[in-house]
Amino acid sequence: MDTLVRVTDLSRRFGRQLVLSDVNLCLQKGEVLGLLGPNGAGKTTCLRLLSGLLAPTTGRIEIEGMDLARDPIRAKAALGYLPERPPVHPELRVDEYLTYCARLRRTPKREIDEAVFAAKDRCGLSNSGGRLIAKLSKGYRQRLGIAQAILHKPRVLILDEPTEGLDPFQMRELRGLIRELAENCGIILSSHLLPEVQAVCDRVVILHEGRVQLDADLADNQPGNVWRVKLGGQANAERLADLPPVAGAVAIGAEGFQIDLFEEAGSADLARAIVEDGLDLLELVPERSDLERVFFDLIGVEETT
Ligand SMILES: Nc1ncnc2c1ncn2[C@@H]1O[C@H](COP(=O)(O)OP(=O)(O)OP(=O)(O)O)[C@@H](O)[C@H]1O
Repeated sequence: MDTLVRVTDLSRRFGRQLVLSDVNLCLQKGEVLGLLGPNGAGKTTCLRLLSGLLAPTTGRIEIEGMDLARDPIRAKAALGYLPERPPVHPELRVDEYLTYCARLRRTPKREIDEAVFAAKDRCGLSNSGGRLIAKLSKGYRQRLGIAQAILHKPRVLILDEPTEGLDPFQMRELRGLIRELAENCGIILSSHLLPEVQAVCDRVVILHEGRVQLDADLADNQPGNVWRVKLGGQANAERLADLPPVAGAVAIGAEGFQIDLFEEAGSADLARAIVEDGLDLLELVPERSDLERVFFDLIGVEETT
């Protein structure tokens, strides 16, 4: 596997406040990694460290094997970065701004037009070259922010809250773009929204108070055909386990049960079997994955058991 980013024992202090502590993570080629955490968890600080804007207090960041602290120019050449607020200049037109960014990236003069054309094409801005940035919608500004980040075809793309403030339609479009871009590089993005990360990422790292709480593959984090029910009447786990669609049942709390269904069965089969058995069905919800449980526990949403 192609490891694009390797972070080892990273920490950062601001004065006496330890904002990030012992962060370890890896990014592989083709992967979209979500850095998920509530406000103030340290996501932006982590991404600023990864992009080389901020120096770590301790720890090491390698970009394609290059040490970001020792070989910053070469390592940063492999990085594209979209900060929380896209660094666009409202008084410029899209083409002017991207040309300016390409110059900052030291793109050879004869390659600038082609780089600007390709970045606009990837980000759905092909018809917007002459538009004044001040007049672009939030979604288009975000696209422009991504376009400046990919102008030099970086192998690693760092996106800080890329869909923040977008409407649902713009969000869906941007997620599609992120997935497309990941075909040629690796992407780390931050978000405080679990569904956002579930929709676009392959892997998630949950940060809380500057520490990694979970590093998990999202494909491995599907709870499967497992359901939570709340029942009235004389319910017990043995009785539930005897129902035709049920492979196993465990009691959780006073009236709650976690129920594992056979592969071919669905929630409707379970509901029918419970009611036909004479039990009162008070609640039936899909079981949360480990990821959902860790995340909701951290942000303080209580589990109903
Ligand atoms: N330059 C700075 N100087 C001092 N403290 C800072 C600085 N930057 C961040 N912090 C502090 O570090 C902590 C983490 O902030 P950070 O912006 O990294 O979190 P975040 O997870 O990105 O939050 P949000 O989702 O609200 O953007 C906060 O307590 C913040 O006040």
